[in-house]
Amino acid sequence: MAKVTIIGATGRLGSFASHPIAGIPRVDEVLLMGRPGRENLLAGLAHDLTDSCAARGIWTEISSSTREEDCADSDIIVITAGAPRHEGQDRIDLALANARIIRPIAESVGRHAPNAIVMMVTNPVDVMTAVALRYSGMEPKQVFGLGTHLDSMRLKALIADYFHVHVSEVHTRIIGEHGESMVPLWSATTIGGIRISNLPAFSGLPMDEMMQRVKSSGSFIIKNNGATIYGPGDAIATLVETILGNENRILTVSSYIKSEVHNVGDACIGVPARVNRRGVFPVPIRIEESELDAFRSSVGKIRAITGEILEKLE
Ligand SMILES: NC(=O)c1ccc[n+]([C@@H]2O[C@H](COP(=O)([O-])OP(=O)(O)OC[C@H]3O[C@@H](n4cnc5c(N)ncnc54)[C@H](O)[C@@H]3O)[C@@H](O)[C@H]2O)c1
Ligand SMILES: O=C(O)C[C@H](O)C(=O)O
Repeated sequence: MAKVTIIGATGRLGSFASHPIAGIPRVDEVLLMGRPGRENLLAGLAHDLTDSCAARGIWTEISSSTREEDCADSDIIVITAGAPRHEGQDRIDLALANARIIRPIAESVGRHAPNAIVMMVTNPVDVMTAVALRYSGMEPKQVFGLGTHLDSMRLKALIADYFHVHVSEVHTRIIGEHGESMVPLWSATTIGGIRISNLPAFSGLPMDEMMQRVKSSGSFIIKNNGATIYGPGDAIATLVETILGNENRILTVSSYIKSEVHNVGDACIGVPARVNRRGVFPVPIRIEESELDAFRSSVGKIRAITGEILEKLE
């Protein structure tokens, strides 16, 4: 059984994510953490979530705290603390302000829960994953970000709709930045195990429109509904379940790569990784030349921004 801590639990995403996480059978304890001064908010949330567990007929212990040391003994720590973007902003615009929030959180997690697996969600997620890795002092396999997993799921749904097939028949992947420079791997996209380029409807596939839709999903939802909650919340829960179930699924998360993709690396970026109870393990892959050029440029962008941010934090 496992303890999952959510840091940033009073926020819109943190509070929603706690709901599916509390329902995962291998989770027996959920700790909702927030900043000092938020005790009442956290207590109210914990009470409500306890009621929800009762209504679902499950027994998960829900607690709340503003004391950093209480994250000790966590198996997984999900970090959603930090500012979200507003209409018109790019995720990268949040980098320095959120890095200043993530640094002390990462230091504290490294001190109190050095054996946990840390899932970074705060944006810009690739840069924040690098900040958490640096300041927690933990190993790369222990610290990863939600990365392009959500983008990959968004694309998967669009492809399933276009080909009129069940979403579980579609395998696709977006790698690179969780942001403008993300790279769809059309060469690795299959339906029922068949490469989509071998299917008759492929010739009409509106790839550019689909990618535009994926890239603008976050801003569309924020503009119309204030925040993205259900998509990322359930994506977070899927990852928690994958880790605790030691499932070895290949999911596209932000992990530190040295040179696993055609010798491109030295950044935390969205890549296919094997996810299990010990953490995340990037899978060395070969991709097509045009995809590689785009990935190289995405990695270059994130590496440069990460370098600037880490320098400013020193
Ligand atoms: N990677 C993804 O796919 C993805 C998806 C959705 C949201 N996000 C990101 O998650 C983050 C949270 O989004 P949200 O919609 O829940 O925002 P929110 O404003 O509703 O919540 C932010 C949370 O951060 C906490 N916080 C703010 N400043 C803090 C500080 N200085 N120290 C400690 N905690 C602090 C707040 O108390 C609150 O709990 C944002 O950065 C957002 O961009 C990422
Ligand atoms: O778009 C955002 O700012 C939130 C998140 O990264 C998302 O893609 O839903």
